[in-house]
Amino acid sequence: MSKKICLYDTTLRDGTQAEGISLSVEDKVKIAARLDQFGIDWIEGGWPGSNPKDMAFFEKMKEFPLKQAKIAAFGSTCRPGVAAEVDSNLQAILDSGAAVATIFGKSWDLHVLEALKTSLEENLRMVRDSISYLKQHQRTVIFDAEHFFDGFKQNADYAVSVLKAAEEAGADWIVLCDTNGGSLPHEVYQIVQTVRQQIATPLGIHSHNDGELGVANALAAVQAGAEQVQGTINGIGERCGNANLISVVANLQLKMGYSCVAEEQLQQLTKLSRYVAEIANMATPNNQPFVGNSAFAHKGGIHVSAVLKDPQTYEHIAPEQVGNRRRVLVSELAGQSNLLAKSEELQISFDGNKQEAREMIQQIKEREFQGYQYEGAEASLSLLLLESSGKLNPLFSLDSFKILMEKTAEHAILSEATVKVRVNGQIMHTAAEGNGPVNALDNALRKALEGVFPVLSQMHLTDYKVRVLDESEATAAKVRVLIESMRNGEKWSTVGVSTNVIEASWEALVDSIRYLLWKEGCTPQELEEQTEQRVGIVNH
Ligand SMILES: CC(=O)SCCNC(=O)CCNC(=O)[C@H](O)C(C)(C)COP(=O)(O)OP(=O)(O)OC[C@H]1O[C@@H](n2cnc3c(N)ncnc32)[C@H](O)[C@@H]1OP(=O)(O)O
Ligand SMILES: CC(=O)C(=O)O
Repeated sequence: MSKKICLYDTTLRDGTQAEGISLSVEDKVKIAARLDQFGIDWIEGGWPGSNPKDMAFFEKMKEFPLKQAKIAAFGSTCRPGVAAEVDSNLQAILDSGAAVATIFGKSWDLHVLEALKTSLEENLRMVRDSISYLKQHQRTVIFDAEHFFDGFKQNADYAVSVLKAAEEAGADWIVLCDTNGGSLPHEVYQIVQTVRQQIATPLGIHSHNDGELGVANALAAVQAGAEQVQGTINGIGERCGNANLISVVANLQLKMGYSCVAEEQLQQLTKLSRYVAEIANMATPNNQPFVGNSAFAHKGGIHVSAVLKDPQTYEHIAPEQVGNRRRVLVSELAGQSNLLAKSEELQISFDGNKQEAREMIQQIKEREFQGYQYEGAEASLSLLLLESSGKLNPLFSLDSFKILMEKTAEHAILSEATVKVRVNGQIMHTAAEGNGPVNALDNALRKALEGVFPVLSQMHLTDYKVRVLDESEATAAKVRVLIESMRNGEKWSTVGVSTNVIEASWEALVDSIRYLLWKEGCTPQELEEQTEQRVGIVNH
């Protein structure tokens, strides 16, 4: 049986020390429930002595008993010259009601002398008394030896004497912290091994990511004997963040043969990462290992050709093991393999042969040279494939559009668009206002088409991005517009390119509508019936 490594999540405490992250009590409760479901062993809820919100979280958690995880309250040792029994911070930890108390204490002499401005002996007393006091109150005590690795490098005897004080006072776990995040994996490995020979209490690791080694250092510590890893979901935390528990769990379990969570939970890793990112209102990088959108996205033609033969050729694990999925991108770097795989993924029966696929790829490369980008606009790519294989019915076409804008001293700027589109031989002529020219154009186009295609009333635009393609051309530069649309929770993206931003937007808007109509299977025959009825209604 593989050895169990315990997971200690500090997203709700160290994670909220990240710049730009602030979680409400309700957010914290939701994340705690999800971490519990995933199989995290300890969830550090916050610092009760720090602020009312953290205290409220511990109160709230009394109403939401977790299935298996334990909630830990965090704080420091007592202050210099203050007895543990009267220290307000320790009292707040006890008042939180959490069964687990995690306290950090100084283990680097520099910090004792310069930050605490006290003696080395008094610091040992603070560690000893604080832990004994919490143990007297039947708490499980986790001692975080702050700055342990830097302290050990400077004064190993003192750093270890702090751990011994914690052990003698009854700490249940001793966690070695790379607080400044500057240690290297081989240093962490050697130091943890040395400590292992002198301390019997189970060890943990808490590493920061300042040298981009938070995960590597956590893994090195485990190899050297640590049995608990502290970290945060998506690696959020003070400065450059903490060890990313997402990558820690995946590596420990899939690469190193340790056991952290049940296998079926591991398949929830991608969802967990995205859930926490959503609640924390943070954008996760596409290239985030294991769970990122691009973690198993293949772009180069050589890669795709090989992956289709055997995924191991360019994938270190199967994406499904962590709940992610393989994606094939089509771009100027693609070969015919990308195109054939993509058409299969998009469920478009592109029944051309290899030569036709190569010609199609040349067409895509030419359009990318003009400024189009299809890897971010798969709906436009689908339309291109359908069109070139003669499977796309031209359900409507543009006769003309006009846009007027008016700004007066009294009123905000107003945009009005008029469009003439031809649907089944009939001209639909409509006008609509909007809060900007693209919005007005979108409204007018839908007004013209919704009567014939009622499904369009259910779609809306969710994102609009403009990129200037060659800034040196100034106003004559081309722009690329990417539009994201949504219907019933399903999203799709389209692209338009022109030297005129309105024309590029029109192209992307039209594609977004054409894509939905194709998905809905609207055919010219249905269209004929619908337009006849509509003309009937109009003539009545
Ligand atoms: C490594 C880590 O990430 S530890 C966690 C860091 N997280 C936070 O700091 C977030 C929460 N912090 C807070 O809300 C506030 O800083 C509080 C409530 C804890 C303290 O606030 P204040 O009393 O105003 O003190 P302030 O924040 O200015 O300074 C921290 C004090 O703690 C002392 N301190 C630092 N580490 C320890 C320790 N391990 N044990 C005891 N005291 C400590 C410092 O010496 C300093 O004391 P001083 O004011 O006598 O110089
Ligand atoms: C305890 C902690 O957060 C640290 O040492 O980084």
